[in-house]
Amino acid sequence: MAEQIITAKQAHAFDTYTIEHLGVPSLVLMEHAAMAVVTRLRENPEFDLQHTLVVAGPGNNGGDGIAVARLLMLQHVPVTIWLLGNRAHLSMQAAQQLTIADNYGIPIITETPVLDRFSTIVDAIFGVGLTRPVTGSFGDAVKHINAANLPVLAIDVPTGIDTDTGAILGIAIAANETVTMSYNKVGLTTATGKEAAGTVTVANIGIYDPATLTNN
Ligand SMILES: NC(=O)C1=CN([C@@H]2O[C@H](COP(=O)(O)OP(=O)(O)OC[C@H]3O[C@@H](n4cnc5c(N)ncnc54)[C@H](O)[C@@H]3O)[C@@H](O)[C@H]2O)[C@@H](O)CC1
Ligand SMILES: [K+]
Repeated sequence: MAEQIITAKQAHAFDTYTIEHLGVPSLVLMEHAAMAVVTRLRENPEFDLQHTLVVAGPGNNGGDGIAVARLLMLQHVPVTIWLLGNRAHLSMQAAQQLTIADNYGIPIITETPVLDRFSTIVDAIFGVGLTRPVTGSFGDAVKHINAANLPVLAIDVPTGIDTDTGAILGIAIAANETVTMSYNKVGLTTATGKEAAGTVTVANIGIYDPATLTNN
């Protein structure tokens, strides 16, 4: 069967279906997403895990990234979280992940760091929830990351890439690999999206298109 490639709207609809109808808690999906990312960080030799910087945005993409930081820390892999945006405006799951990370004592910074002390960057700024051009402090962070020339793993969609068209909305992360959740995304198959994404790995984290479930 041909690979199913989906839009942002479908990604949200399938997430909602999996959470509300299949009953898989959102945080469980997030944990699976984070585990898939850690697996690729360890498998892909481009990623040097001497000191990983997870750059987290305010939504669930950021939540995935914060969970990645926790899993790395539990594996004794040095990791720091760079939190972008206002802490008071995090999604519920991102806020929960941040509280847990804080409780584990994972370093969380909010100021722009010097990047030469890091060896790999995880882009968890925006995923399929990107709705407008990346500007302001988010745009500055993307510029700073791209200028560092470090290996980057993007979670779900590289920040700044339109999930549906692959167009760059303002500025986009240039990743070595993108681990995208459950289904490939249309935007990652177009020229600009492909270039920003690097190698695309589809991780099956249990999110389902209801049309593909035969026993339901
Ligand atoms: N539990 C879940 O629902 C799951 C979520 N997942 C992850 O969650 C992501 C989707 O999460 P969200 O829907 O929260 O979306 P995002 O985390 O992509 O971003 C949404 C947030 O960013 C803001 N935003 C959008 N564009 C902006 C811009 N240009 N400048 C400033 N703020 C901007 C929105 O207002 C919203 O607060 C996926 O890409 C995936 O990584 C996956 O882990 C699967 C499970
Ligand atoms: K991302």
